[in-house]
Amino acid sequence: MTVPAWASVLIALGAVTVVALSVDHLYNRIIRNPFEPTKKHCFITGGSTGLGKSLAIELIKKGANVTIVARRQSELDKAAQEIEACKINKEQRVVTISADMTSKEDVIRALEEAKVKMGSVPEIVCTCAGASFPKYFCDHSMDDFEYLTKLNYLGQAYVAHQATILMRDNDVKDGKIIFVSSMLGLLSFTGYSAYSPTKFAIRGLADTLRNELKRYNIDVHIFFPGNIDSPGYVVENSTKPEVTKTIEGASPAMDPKECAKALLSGLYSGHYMITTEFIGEVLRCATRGVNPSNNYVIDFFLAVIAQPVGSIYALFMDYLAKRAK
Ligand SMILES: NC(=O)C1=CN([C@@H]2O[C@H](COP(=O)(O)OP(=O)(O)OC[C@H]3O[C@@H](n4cnc5c(N)ncnc54)[C@H](OP(=O)(O)O)[C@@H]3O)[C@@H](O)[C@H]2O)C=CC1
Ligand SMILES: CCCCCCCCCCCCCCCC(=O)[C@@H](N)CO
Repeated sequence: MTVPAWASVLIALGAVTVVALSVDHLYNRIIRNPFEPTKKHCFITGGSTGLGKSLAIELIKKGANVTIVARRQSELDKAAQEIEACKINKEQRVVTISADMTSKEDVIRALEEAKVKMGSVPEIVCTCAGASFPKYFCDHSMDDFEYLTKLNYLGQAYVAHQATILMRDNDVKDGKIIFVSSMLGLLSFTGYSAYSPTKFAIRGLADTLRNELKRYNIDVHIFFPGNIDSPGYVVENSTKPEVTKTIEGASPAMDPKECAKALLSGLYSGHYMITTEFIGEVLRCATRGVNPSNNYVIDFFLAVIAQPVGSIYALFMDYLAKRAK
């Protein structure tokens, strides 16, 4: 029996896909350190509201010990109560630390205080503290650029730096550092001139450390969520130009709990770049650069799809921007 040419091509493509998927799966299995937060010390900046608080709750449900950091002690206390209520055993600990992530001294103190209060060095660090107030470029003050760079970029860089030193000096066996960027660290448009560059900067730092921190067996991850229905989102919407809202309409605001779950699911899968939704996945694949794929075959096809879709979306954004009041 002779097999028609088109069937041979299909069979060959299918075989290549199966082999590629299997190799990808096996490679991931062998190469990656598992994510296992039970009994670990998780240190979360911006842990009193929004995504940070939801992440703390999801981690405590997995049996972790959690330190949350933010400026306002009143919000930290409220969050700590909520987090405590989700403990799965009574040995678990919740620690709060009031500190400002834009201050180097506060960052150093926060990590030292976490070590002393919890009795162990942070092993899983998530740098979630951040803010956004979108405006037209000319409506921003120069101070806005400085403040957002200090909080959204330096605030995460300082914490990662100090945490790495602590993990290295205390022989932490399989540390994790999780940076929080945004879909606006993968693309940008009207309204985000002060915010988006800080989230792109985080990507530059995370890409560097993903590679460099292998020498300490520390795994680095970066999270690119779309809109999150958090207290911060309410604040940002009060200054956000209408055109910005229209362009980002493609990403409906997600519940912080669902967002935290998406992050955890990516961490359990060992993914470096983690997103929350399909558009985020397409953007990730379009801009992955020289980083590991999450799934070689799917990532390849999404990267191809991203080309025409991206060009069309750019036309749409430019059409709106030109008419913006
Ligand atoms: N909301 C969204 O649509 C999106 C958000 N993101 C990113 O996710 C992260 C969380 O956002 P979201 O859930 O909206 O956050 P929220 O605005 O709800 O919460 C921000 C948290 O950070 C703390 N914080 C703010 N400034 C500082 C500071 N200087 N030092 C220490 N802590 C600080 C706040 O507490 P306090 O004020 O008491 O210090 C609070 O705990 C941010 O990095 C944000 O950029 C990414 C994509 C979308
Ligand atoms: C490959 C081509 C695909 C094109 C689709 C583009 C869709 C755009 C959606 C943008 C969503 C922006 C979320 C902002 C989140 C954030 O960080 C802010 N809330 C903070 O202020």
